[in-house]
Amino acid sequence: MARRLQAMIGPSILNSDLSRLYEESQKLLDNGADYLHLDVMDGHFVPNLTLGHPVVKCLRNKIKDVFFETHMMVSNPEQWIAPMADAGVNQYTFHIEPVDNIPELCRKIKEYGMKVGLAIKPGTPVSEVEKYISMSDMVLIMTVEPGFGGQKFMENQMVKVQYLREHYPLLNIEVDGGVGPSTISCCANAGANMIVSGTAVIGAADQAATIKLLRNTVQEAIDKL
Ligand SMILES: O=C(CO)[C@@H](O)[C@H](O)COP(=O)(O)O
Ligand SMILES: [Fe+2]
Repeated sequence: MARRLQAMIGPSILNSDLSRLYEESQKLLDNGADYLHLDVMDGHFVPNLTLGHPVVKCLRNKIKDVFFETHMMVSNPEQWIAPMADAGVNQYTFHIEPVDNIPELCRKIKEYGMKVGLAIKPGTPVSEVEKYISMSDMVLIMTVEPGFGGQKFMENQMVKVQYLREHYPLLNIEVDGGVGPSTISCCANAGANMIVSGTAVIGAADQAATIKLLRNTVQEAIDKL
């Protein structure tokens, strides 16, 4: 059977009550999340700090069979490959902007048994990431400037998603930043299939209904491709 794109919702726990990281994560999973998107920031690549591999490892000890993606907003992504692999991360998504040798990094991430995600900031042209698609499992198009949750969705980034979907029909394309019920159609129609949503899901009165709405909107658009 031919491979088929799947709609997947990966909530970001960045804006949740981080003193209850496990409970908040488990709640998201119980409410239908397909994977967890863990935002790692180093206070250098972005002007904020979040969590690192020790916290990811503790979370993994409590949540065994769920796909963990770490979104590495760090200046030296090479440094954290081994610790994140050891922490039980499934996909290591890094920003290509500060990296000199992207193929080498992709190779190393795979060597450590993780999938490769390539992320670009809003100001980075899609052509910069296109060169490396064959070495990756997913491309992340940021729809806010990385660093903080709760920002406004940048609709002008959809041209990148459209371009990638048109040229790479089976590529996993993720969007991240300001995505929720009011912006999901835009992402879905452009061709994104992996959806990160932070504030909109965490703050939803009905988390399960919100996750379902996001997934159904994306799956319907994919089925029309
Ligand atoms: O990587 C980031 C921010 O840098 C994201 O994962 C956001 O934290 C998602 O949160 P919302 O924009 O959906 O609130
Ligand atoms: Fe993120």
